[in-house]
Amino acid sequence: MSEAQRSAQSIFAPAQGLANDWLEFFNARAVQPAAAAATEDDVRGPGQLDNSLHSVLTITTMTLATSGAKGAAMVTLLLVAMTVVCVPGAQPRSFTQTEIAQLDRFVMEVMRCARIPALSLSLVSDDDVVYEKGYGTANPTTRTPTTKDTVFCLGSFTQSFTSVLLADLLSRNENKTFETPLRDIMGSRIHLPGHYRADLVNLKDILSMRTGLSNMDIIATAVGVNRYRLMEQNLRFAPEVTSFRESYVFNEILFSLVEEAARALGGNTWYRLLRQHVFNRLGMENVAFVHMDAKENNKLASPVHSLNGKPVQVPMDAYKGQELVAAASSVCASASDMTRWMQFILSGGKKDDSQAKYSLTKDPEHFAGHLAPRDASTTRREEIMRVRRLQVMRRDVLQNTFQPVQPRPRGSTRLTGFSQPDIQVSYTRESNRYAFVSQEGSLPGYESLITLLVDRKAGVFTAFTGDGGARAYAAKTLINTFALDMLLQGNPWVDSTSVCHVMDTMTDMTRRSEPHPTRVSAMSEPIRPLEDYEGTYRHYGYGDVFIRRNGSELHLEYGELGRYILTPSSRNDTFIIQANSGPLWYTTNADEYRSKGPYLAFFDNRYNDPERRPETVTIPFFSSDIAPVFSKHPVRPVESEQEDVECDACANFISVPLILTAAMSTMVVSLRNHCTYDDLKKAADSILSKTKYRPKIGIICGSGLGHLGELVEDRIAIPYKDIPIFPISTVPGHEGKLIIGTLEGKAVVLMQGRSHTYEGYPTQKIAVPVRTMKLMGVEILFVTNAAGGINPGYAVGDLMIIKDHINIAGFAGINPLIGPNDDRFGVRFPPMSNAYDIELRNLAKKLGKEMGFESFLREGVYSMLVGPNFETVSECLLLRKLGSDATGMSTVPEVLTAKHAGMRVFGMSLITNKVVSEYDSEVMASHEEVLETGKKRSEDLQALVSAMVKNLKV
Ligand SMILES: O=P(O)(O)O[C@H]1O[C@H](CO)[C@@H](O)[C@H]1O
Ligand SMILES: Nc1nc2[nH]cnc2c(=O)[nH]1
Repeated sequence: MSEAQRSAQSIFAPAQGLANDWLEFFNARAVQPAAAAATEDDVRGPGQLDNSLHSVLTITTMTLATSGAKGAAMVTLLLVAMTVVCVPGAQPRSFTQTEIAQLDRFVMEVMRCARIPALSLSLVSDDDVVYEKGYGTANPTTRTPTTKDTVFCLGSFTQSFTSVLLADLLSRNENKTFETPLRDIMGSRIHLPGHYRADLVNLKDILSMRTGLSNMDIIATAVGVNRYRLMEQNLRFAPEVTSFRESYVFNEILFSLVEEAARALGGNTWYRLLRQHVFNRLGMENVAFVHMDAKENNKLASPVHSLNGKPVQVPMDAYKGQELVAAASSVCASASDMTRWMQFILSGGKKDDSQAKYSLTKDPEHFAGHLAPRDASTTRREEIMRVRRLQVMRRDVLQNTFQPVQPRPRGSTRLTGFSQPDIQVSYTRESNRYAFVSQEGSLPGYESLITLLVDRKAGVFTAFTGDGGARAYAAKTLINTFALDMLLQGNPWVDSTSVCHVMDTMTDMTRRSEPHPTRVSAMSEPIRPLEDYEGTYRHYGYGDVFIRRNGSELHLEYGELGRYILTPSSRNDTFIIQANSGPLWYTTNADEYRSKGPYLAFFDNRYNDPERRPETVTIPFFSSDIAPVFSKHPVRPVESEQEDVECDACANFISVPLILTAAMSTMVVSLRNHCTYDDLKKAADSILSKTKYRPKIGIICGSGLGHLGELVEDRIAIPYKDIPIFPISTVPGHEGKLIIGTLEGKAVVLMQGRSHTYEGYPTQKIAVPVRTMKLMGVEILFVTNAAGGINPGYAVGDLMIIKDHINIAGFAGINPLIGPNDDRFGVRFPPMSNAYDIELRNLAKKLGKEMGFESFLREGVYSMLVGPNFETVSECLLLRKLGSDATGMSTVPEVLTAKHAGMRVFGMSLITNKVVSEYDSEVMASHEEVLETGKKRSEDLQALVSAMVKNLKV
């Protein structure tokens, strides 16, 4: 057993129960006879089909985009003369039992040859559901049979849903269209390479994939980039394949921007909006999201693919990187859901249904937008040329698509397509053809395809588990054409006795026509010592890859994708690369991807001189149109640990304690307590007299984060000005209201906004609301704030669980506990080593993980300076040296007061901006930026705090 196989066994622990090979796996468990046998009731007549139909559908050369976690490989399939012959003069009628048996036999034979464990199918005609059925075993462990309600993850299909959502959101918005620049919708900084791109890019450009940028979706899986970092940093280094709006270039990562735009237009997260505006309205009940709730969905078909020839269950971890490309590829649905979707699309987006009323087409122009056309022509090059000439939303294309179309004249080579981004409509070359729309999707372990005969108002959806690649494509295409042909009363050209052979032919042809980057064969010796290749190689868009020598082997590491072993090849400085271990290594090492023959090349591109060390490395197997070139970088950067920083000012510091002592010499000590125990008690009682609730949980909301107060139910709001001892907030983003009510069923008191020392209040005054809460009975205090990211590994939009703080202000004598100690609150010398409750921090981490926040959830040290100015560059560098991950102007006084009074504390910072740590940087911090980031990420912060409150046992 190879090392890879051994790791496969341990990594795929849930798959231990699986049979030894696909055949056994399949025979023993997958296709069980009539797992969900159709009854006469399942089968309805095909409705108003054209009964004079006598069609020959020839799919000739066809370009399709495959996508999903494996990325956007353009695969050209040469499918010769695959002909669907339909019987002339046929009448609409229901399927007979014999026909059902014929279809079932066909599907099961395809499943056997393509090694498909679970498959669902849905066939519609006009408003009729002709056939819905599940085959095989959805979950080999529980042996759950597949049904029409079994859920399959659909990959790229998600883009259609997102487009329809946007069509709907825009149709409700007077001022915005698909052509409004994204910057005017999102109001945020979008950095993209190339002239004008960032200024002009609009929704249409992204949905129809016309930005000309290479897809970098691998970074979502591999290096856990979050949305803010993507927008701020990675995207600006996206390789340019073509100029802006010049052609179609498959790109899923940019859907992250679409998701943000949906949020800006709809005021809620893309997930919620999609459910609310699309799925609920269409009655799509089984929908789940692959990286979020799919794993809890007991209808989910277990994803399976093969590794070293063996079937293995794909762990749900494989999909965690989907967060960033969620709007492009995360939706999972059942055949019964897709029945509704097909009916919706076939009705042109207007449909009245007994169960759901929906009309997304207030303005047809808007609906047209989601169907931004592109050419589905014979070759990608031609396609590119045509797209350049096409109007993105050409009405006639749309009309042709959604109105019955006349057959194309014989010999016409016109293939008209439209895309959102890859729904295709093709008019084929022979006579008596009809237009079809198809869209496919795939993710590791899942495949799906919809084929719609638009002018016949008929459609079929197929989804299954198992390997992707050419064979899966052949399988789904054959099932869909067979089913449609039966639906159209045809006499299918292929049957269950010939289908496996046809599938073999199609697969072989694809393999032969697939471009192979470079054929290289393994060699035993590289041309230079292995040390010459070692190092950190950096691409500012893709991140870092690390190449290390390990004995006689060379290893490459790239984020979560794990470690790869490099084997020297017959070409100088070129290695064959094979995934070997690491969290997600199997996602690039599954059999279906390996057939692509990944290789990797090192260059000293200046001279190709064997004496020189290679300076760059190219990794063509990444799913992009342009293989990224990583350049050698001197140091391996540390993500969460602190780097040693270059700091001009720091160099002059004799020692940190010395400056702090110097600072203390300026301290101003106030010996006065700003409120007596009695004042505070009176305030607490007065507040309690206004509400029936007795909160044990207190929450303080930082700059721009007060919206949490809106989630408090049955609430009263008391302006701080009406609580005489409270300091009044004077800063924008701090409402200045005390809210009392329930959050997730728990009584809470919440401060919508706080006061700061820099507003002119003595720090003891900042302690007043906390002590008042204590006297109201609060035991647990949640403190949130907006903070500047000091840790270079942090990105704007990250949420940082506060692990500890550094009270820089305290070093200068600013501490709310200074003054006479009132023992009724706490002891004179309170310990502060456990300021931030470990159990609460663990709860936040657990819930954050469950909520899919891992990629932007951090834990670190907060430092407080008094402000109100933001830090100088040297101060930032100093704070970094001191071990601070984020800095702000609040929180610490509140935490000290709460801990002194025996409360448990949970603190969280939203990284609203990155501190400026380069002396010649032109970037400047601003409170506007702080508030804007707060607006964007505050929902996630609210969701996490709410979930914590829900889980607390108080
Ligand atoms: O700490 P909060 O109140 O969230 O606010 C932070 O944001 C403000 C600066 O933009 C400062 O008040 C700083 O402390
Ligand atoms: N001190 C400080 N406070 C902040 N609050 C939000 N951002 C910042 C920052 O960069 N520095």
